[in-house]
This record gives sequence, structure tokens and C-alpha cells, in this order.
Amino acid sequence: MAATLPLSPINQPHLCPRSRFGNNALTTHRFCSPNFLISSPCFIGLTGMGSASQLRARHSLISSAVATNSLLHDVAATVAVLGGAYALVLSFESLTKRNVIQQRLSRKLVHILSGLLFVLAWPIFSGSSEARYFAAFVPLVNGLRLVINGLSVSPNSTLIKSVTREGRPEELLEGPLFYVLALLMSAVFWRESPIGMISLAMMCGGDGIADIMGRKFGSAKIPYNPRKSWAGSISMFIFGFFISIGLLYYYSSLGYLNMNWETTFQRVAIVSMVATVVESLPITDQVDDNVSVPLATILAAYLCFEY
Ligand SMILES: C/C(=C\COP(=O)(O)O)CCC[C@H](C)CCC[C@H](C)CCCC(C)C
Ligand SMILES: Nc1ccn([C@@H]2O[C@H](COP(=O)(O)OP(=O)(O)O)[C@@H](O)[C@H]2O)c(=O)n1
Repeated sequence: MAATLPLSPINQPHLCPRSRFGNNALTTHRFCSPNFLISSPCFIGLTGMGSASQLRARHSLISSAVATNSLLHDVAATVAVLGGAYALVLSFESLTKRNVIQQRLSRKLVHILSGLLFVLAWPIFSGSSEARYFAAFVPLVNGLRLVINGLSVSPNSTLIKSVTREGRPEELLEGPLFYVLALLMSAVFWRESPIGMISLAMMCGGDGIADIMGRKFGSAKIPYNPRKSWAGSISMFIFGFFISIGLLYYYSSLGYLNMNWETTFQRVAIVSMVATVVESLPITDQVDDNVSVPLATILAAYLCFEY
């Protein structure tokens, strides 16, 4: 594990290298961590803190303490987010069981909230470079839960009621499973890249809202796909765009990103348009939206923000 202090996400731009993303996104670089700096030769020379071997011993002691601190921090954050995921599904199952909301709306709200709350929770993990893998463990566990219940003889009815269309256990192996795999993939891009967060904004916020608005106001159908409507697609573009901008602003305000806002709005608009067009295509029978939308978004975002 890379020994880096769980840094305040506010970077020291004059010390930290520029990110490889063209928008000058700053990254919390391990060579800018206080732990690295206090053991650097210039610091030693300036402060006369003792012989090099003494300082090497002190550095290794500090490094192992920092690594242990980050490990405990990330384990606690993982447990907290896993608990949040379980509580979210349980809450909507209870609302559905008590007929407060319909099962179809419950599923869509779980679809919208799970991913967005997951990406909003990323800052509670440590500043170590391995933190993203602890975060990715959450969708991994939920994916295994979906597979076990989708294949099992005695599936968990709470899960089925909250995330399936028709209450069939095997449905868990379709949209919901692809959904959590998309969350896992987005977590690997992590806090220092706009790509993963925009992917979740479009899949969770955009595609989720498209369903709700399309079912309610979708009388005018799209010519090349009568199963989708202009209302649904326009809603996906608008909500996906603003949720993406909101997430980029959130992570910029926490110091993880330093976006060039003069170009970011256009780039996000392009990515949102690509995701919306892909979602509207008549390919749902071949490729689930929870596969096509995140993959299209990641590719478009990579091209728009990488160069
Ligand atoms: C209903 C879901 C997907 C189906 O989508 P679609 O077919 O309607 O397009 C969502 C399934 C959610 C899953 C069971 C739970 C995922 C939890 C997530 C990994 C972590 C959330 C943490 C947060 C703090 C609540
Ligand atoms: N662009 C869109 C997307 C969905 N919808 C509406 O939402 C319903 C569900 O959409 P979907 O098949 O994408 O649902 P999921 O696969 O996202 O669960 C569609 O049958 C339409 O009634 C729409 O009108 N326009």
C-alpha cells in the first residue's frame, strides 16, 4: 500500500504536478504528501534532524503508521457505505410493501439514488491510492448478492421487490447486475477524474429520470424507436448534464478536481448528448441500457476530457 497521509483534499498546487487531463485537474499526488516531504533530503538538511539512518528508521515507522491509519480509515468507510446500500434497499422495500410507492417507482428511485449516493460518498475514503479499491468493494459485494439471489432457490424477497420489474429472481442477473458492475468500473476512475462520475450521472441520474418522465409525459415517440419518447430523452439530457456538472463542482470544491470551466460545460454537454442518443437507440433487446449508457459515456468523456 502506498504510504501516503490521508491528505486534506485541498492540494498544494505549486507542489503538485498537473493532471494528465487537459483541464488542469489537480491530483492528490503521493509525492506531495507530508509523509514524503519530511523524509526528503532537503527537509533533513534544512532541519538537521539527525543521521540519515535514524531518519530512515523514523520514516519507515511513520510510513507504517500512516499505512495502518489509511487501512483502518478505508475499512470503516467501506463498512459504512455497505450499510448505506443495505439500508437504502430495505427502506424502499418497506415503502413498497406498505404501498406508499409503486414497485416500478421504487425500482427507479433505487436506480437513481444508489449510484448518486455512492459517488457522493467517495470523499469519506482515505487519500491513499488504494482507497478506490475499497470503494469498489461495495458494488462488488452487491453484485455477488445479486448473483447469489438471482441463482438461488430461496432468493431474498426484499431485494427482489426493490429492484425487479416483475418479481422474478433471475431479473437480478440483468439490469441490476450490469448496474453494479458499472458502479464498480466508475469507482476505478475515482475522484481525480471526471470520467467515472459523469458515467454515473448519466446512468443513474439521466437514464433513471428518462424512465420516470418518459412514462409520464412520453406521448411523442422517437421516430426510430417507438419504445422511447422525446420527453424521456430530453429529460435524460437535461438531468444528466446538470447532475454531471453538480458532481464536477462538488469534487472541485473539495479540491480533487480543478476544472477549466470555460470548456467543461461544452464537454459535458457533448458527453450528455452522446449518452442520450445511445440510450434512445432501439438496442435494448441486444444490450442493456446499464451497459450501453455507461460505456458510451466513459468513451465520450475520455475523448472529451483526455485531449
Ligand atoms: C434497480 C437497480 C438497477 C436496475 O436498473 P434498470 O434495469 O431499471 O435500468 C439498482 C440496483 C441497486 C443495487 C441492488 C444496490 C447497489 C448499491 C450500491 C453499489 C452502493 C450504494 C451506496 C449508497 C451509499 C447508498
Ligand atoms: N428515452 C426514454 C427512456 C425511457 N422511456 C420510458 O421509460 C420506460 C422504461 O425505459 P427503459 O426501457 O429504458 O427502462 P430501463 O431499462 O432503464 O429500466 C420506456 O418503456 C418508456 O416508456 C422513454 O419514454 N424515453
